[in-house]
Amino acid sequence: MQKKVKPSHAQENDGTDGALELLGPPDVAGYASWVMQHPSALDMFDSITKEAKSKNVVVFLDYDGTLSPIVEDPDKAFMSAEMRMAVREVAKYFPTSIISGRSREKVKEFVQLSNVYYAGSHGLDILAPRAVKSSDKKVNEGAFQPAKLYLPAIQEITVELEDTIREIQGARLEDNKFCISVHYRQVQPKDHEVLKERVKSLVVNRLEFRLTEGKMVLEVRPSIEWNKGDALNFLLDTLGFNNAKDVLPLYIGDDRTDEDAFKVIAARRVGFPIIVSSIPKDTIAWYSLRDPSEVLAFLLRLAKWKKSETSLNREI
Ligand SMILES: O=P(O)(O)OC[C@H]1O[C@H](O[C@H]2O[C@H](CO)[C@@H](O)[C@H](O)[C@H]2O)[C@H](O)[C@@H](O)[C@@H]1O
Repeated sequence: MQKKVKPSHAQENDGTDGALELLGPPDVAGYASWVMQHPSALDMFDSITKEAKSKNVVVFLDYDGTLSPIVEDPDKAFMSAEMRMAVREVAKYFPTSIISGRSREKVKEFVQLSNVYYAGSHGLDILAPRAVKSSDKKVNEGAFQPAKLYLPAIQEITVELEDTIREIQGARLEDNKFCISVHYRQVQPKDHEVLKERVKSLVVNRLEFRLTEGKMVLEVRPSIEWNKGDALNFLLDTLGFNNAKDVLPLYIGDDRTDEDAFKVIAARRVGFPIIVSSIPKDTIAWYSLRDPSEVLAFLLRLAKWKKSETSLNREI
């Protein structure tokens, strides 16, 4: 599907911080009209596959809120066995990468699949596919880590962040290697602003860092120009697809940092940027899925479609 790129309001706060998603449709006002702007990828499945026929679909998946449901405890955001099987199936037929805000090691531990590529820390840590053509030799020598020089500074700011949030009950840090998440899902609502203010004032004084916001989480990351969209381009490139005309990147994600990847696909004007949301929200994505259970249904259908296409082609 070719679409006009609409202005992104992706960084605006939707005011829900993910909390309202628990309500789910049809209780959420405005969902029906929002979904007309961002049609369900399940309803659009036939037109998606019609476009994908005889093209190279390359799949990119976010982790939290996409492959696993949002839960209180970030250490318990497990992926279901069904979802794992679906991703494994998809990866049999399409090059598949998972691009997460988590550390690469952590997301691999959750996903436990060997036929997908992993990018952690919002794309700041990519284990590039082996045996791919690339002009840059370094790419094939191990992980691509453009913020490696920041590691000592990240250790320093982690200590400062620990100090800053110590007295705020329920606040917790998560070490995502090249970024640090400050979680406040388990903090009393009355303390949310205090926490945000403290973290913001600490980061504002450190030019090496910038702050992004996710679902009840602040993400402290190196202030280099690199995001999930760059990671998508990098992976397309190392997989040998970036200059190919018949490539359709498909990206499924639920959070604000995923908007950077949607933006890259929107700029290419071909592909499938799919937002996971059960509430209306500002997004540049063209399609939607309500929640991880719909992601599961979509992935299973995608793999099944490609399998039947492949066997049909063999018979001809
Ligand atoms: O890019 P992602 O893979 O979506 O990572 C974004 C953040 O995801 C995780 O936090 C979110 O999920 C948690 C578990 O469901 C939830 O408790 C938290 O409130 C959400 O923000 C992860 O723990 C963070 O480090 C990532 O930044």
